[in-house]
Amino acid sequence: MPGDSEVGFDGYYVSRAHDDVEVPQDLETATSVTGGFGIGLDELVQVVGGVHRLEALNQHNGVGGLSSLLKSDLKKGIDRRDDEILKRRQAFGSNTYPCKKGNTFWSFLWKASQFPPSLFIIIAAVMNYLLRMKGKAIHDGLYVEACVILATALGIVVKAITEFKQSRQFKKFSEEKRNVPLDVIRGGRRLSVSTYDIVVGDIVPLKNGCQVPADGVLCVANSLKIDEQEITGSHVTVQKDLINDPFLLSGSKVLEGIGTMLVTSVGINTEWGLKMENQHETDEEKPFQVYVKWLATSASWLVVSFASVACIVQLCRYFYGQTKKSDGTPMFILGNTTIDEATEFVITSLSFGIATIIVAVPVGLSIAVLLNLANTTRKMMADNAMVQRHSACERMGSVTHVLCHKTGILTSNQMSVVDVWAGGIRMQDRNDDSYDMDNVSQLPSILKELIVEGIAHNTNGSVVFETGVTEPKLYGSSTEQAILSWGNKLGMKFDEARSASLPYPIPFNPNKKYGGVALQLGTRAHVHWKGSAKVILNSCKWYMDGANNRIAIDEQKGEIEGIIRDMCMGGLRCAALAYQSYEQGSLPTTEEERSKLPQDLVLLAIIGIKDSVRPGTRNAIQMCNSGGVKVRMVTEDDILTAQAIANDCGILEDSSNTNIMTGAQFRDLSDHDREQIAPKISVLAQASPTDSLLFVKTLQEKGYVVAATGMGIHDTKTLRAADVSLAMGIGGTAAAKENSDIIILDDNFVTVLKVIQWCRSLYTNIQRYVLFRLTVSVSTVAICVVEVVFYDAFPLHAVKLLLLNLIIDIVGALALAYRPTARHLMEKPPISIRDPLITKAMWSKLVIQVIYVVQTLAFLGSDSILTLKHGHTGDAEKVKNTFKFNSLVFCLVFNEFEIRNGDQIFREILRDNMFLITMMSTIIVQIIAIELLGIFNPAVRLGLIKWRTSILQGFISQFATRFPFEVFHYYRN
Ligand SMILES: Nc1ncnc2c1ncn2[C@@H]1O[C@H](COP(=O)(O)OP(=O)(O)OP(=O)(O)O)[C@@H](O)[C@H]1O
Ligand SMILES: [Ca+2]
Repeated sequence: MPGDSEVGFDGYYVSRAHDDVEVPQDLETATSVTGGFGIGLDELVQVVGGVHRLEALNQHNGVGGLSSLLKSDLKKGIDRRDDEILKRRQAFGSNTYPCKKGNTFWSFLWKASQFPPSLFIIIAAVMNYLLRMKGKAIHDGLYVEACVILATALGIVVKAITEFKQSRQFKKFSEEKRNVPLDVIRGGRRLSVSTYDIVVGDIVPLKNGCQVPADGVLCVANSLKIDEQEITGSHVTVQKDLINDPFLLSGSKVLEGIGTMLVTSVGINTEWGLKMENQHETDEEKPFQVYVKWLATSASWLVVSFASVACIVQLCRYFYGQTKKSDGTPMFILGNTTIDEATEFVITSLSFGIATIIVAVPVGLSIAVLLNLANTTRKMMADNAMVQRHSACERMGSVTHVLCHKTGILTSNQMSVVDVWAGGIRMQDRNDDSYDMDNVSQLPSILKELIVEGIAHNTNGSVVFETGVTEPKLYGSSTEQAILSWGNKLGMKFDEARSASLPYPIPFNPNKKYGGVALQLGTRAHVHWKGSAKVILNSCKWYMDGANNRIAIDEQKGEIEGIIRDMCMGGLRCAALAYQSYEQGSLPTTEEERSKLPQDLVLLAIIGIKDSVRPGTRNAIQMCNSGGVKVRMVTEDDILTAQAIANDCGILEDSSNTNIMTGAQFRDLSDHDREQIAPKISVLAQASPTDSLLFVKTLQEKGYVVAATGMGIHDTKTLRAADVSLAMGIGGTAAAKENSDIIILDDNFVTVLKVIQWCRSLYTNIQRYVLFRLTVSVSTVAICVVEVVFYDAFPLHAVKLLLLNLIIDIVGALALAYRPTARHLMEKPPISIRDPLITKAMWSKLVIQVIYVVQTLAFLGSDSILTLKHGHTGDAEKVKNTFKFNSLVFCLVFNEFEIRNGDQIFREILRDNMFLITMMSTIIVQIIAIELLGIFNPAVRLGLIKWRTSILQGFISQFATRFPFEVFHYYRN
């Protein structure tokens, strides 16, 4: 029975028996209900109630009976492929896990409302309202404070919604991440199902690096080492076997060896499920958030203190009689001025201070950062990159080195055998060659039989012929599939070929790069080996020639090595098959002896497996190079293969091998030499996970920012050490994914490039918004202070005007957040990690812009510009203030253009719809507000000339901030 040997029921054993303990009640029930199959397994499990109960049962005798019971049930199950059975098994629950409890919307709202700048504004608005109640000094409509509060509240809600949505999206991502396809055995057939669809009673093969998908009990185990840290918290690796510790917990990881488990409980009924149910999501610190929060809060305090100083100065002046009416007499004369008049002035002054605070406090900062981040992660998801830790986005923009595995990232992971040497014959997949791969008849019969025997048994993959389909379905790793597919070409009938009983397998050891299997063939036994060609060849004493003779390898060894070299230089992964025959009873007995490669093997074949470079990789690597990001290949594969692939994808520009090294060479260098050499190495081949860890650390010590990719369970240390860790979504193990910041869902290097681009653009977007918002704040405060101190006026007196600024605030955030990535971002070196978010250049831009705005507005205040013939009379003051305000708005709008534009070409702005829309709407709102609605003051209309002047002032401001920089750059170059 094929399924039988596959899952290895012969080794099936659940627990030991203790004679001295009584049979528990429910076990008796279990045994009694177990008539035929169908009821058997299901009810049994129900009675047993998951691993915990099984464990308890394990302590009792009679459990030996359980094992044989299960065994016979399962055997019967192989014959009965009932949907009924599946349905009943499904009744035990689905394998979906409750995620960590997410925070509710209200908790996000509560958190968002505690943002100090928002509080400042709300307090200011309330105070303004109270002042209004007190006196009639503020004649503006009542809706002003309401609007300010509403807008601020809206900001808080937007922030809470964004964070809430992000947390929900993150939960969805985590669920998707767990949803990996898995091979299981159900009803005797091998199926590929999602982890979520596993049911109680499924048999799940476990291999190196995979995550245990549900709670269960071992049926077969071979040097199985498990990491249960996630569940028990202990760092100790546990050795699982059938006798002492056959229980597996969902969520633990297979570190080594192979095994097969029977699922006993799923989803919420598992240990892991219970644990998750009681856990709360932890808040992750978002990138830039800390800095921006600090910035916004300190800016707010500064604004408040400046506004207070301005108020105090104004009040002092007033009470000392320095403030004059338009006719030149002091406004305040002690004894003459009524209390009402004085209060009115005080209230106006205070409300001016409050207005300044409302404009200048940068509430929008943290909202903008959040929107940017949410938007970027969404776009990245669409580009197949799933961000797990947001803080990585901040570092990714600064990455200088990307350490990249070869197989599956740079290459397509679509493997096929294209070159074979066997029995002195070389067969290649070249059309012009008579020794074609398809021409299998050239192989001598005995050799072919041995090869087929080796391929069929010595694999953890399988070939399944489904009814009605001619092409068989292949399971296993890509390498295994390629070899199995070649076996099919040789005429291997997988199920038939696997007839021999297998005394023991030797699981493939990725570090030693070989694995094997022993098979009993009547009185003789064969041990088949398979592994990296060099390793296997070194242990071969013989080879099979073209006439089925076993010949000493000595003279041939050099030639075979030449063939391996030739294959490797062609970029092929090179594997070898070998075997050894044993007399009856002479098989090694201890595990240690078994797993050691004997030194007198018979070489059967050398296999060259092609795995070509993914299309687009070369281009992406070139773009990384131009962006100052160096791509380094770190691979476990042969140095020659690595070199060929590196040449193919453009990591090695010329074929000189000065910057290529093996892991061992790198390891053996002195610390000093290693530091000198590390930045120059392009390819590190034959590198173990510890070598790549060393590589990452050495680069980091030199001050580089390193991103590393990871697949296997052994890559986790490297991933943790790297500044940004990238796990592969398809080829990656659960352990690698859990320890990564970003998951590359399609395993494609092109996606890595996209991630870099997105993160760089995120950084510049945030930089730009911060610059814009600070310019608004500082300009407003500066104008207020200057006007009060030099002109003794209330320039931005009307709170209504300030309301508009709040709109600019939000609009500005939108305008700068929703931007497409720009190609030019990859033409610049990475952002230095030591640079502050606001660079010196930005500070100077800010100062220049503020000086420009202040002097412009002061200049606009002069009577000649306003064409006032008789000094300030009637509405003149109001016209002047509206005019100034209008000019300020246009300066800011153009400033936003300038900031958005940065060093980009104007053409790109025209493609940025969001930006154009927001900018246009700001201008339109401004026109409507002033001219049509006249909400600021019905009497105040600016007229064409003043509008033109305002716009011109704004337009000039672009050049004003730009010009000094152009000059600076001109002289520097
Ligand atoms: N299943 C296998 N059977 C036989 N040989 C294998 C198998 N897997 C790997 N090898 C051998 O080990 C070599 C290295 O493979 P390995 O998977 O360790 O590195 P890689 O995947 O090519 O590199 P990377 O570290 O970039 O992923 C292969 O060229 C092959 O000779
Ligand atoms: Ca690998």
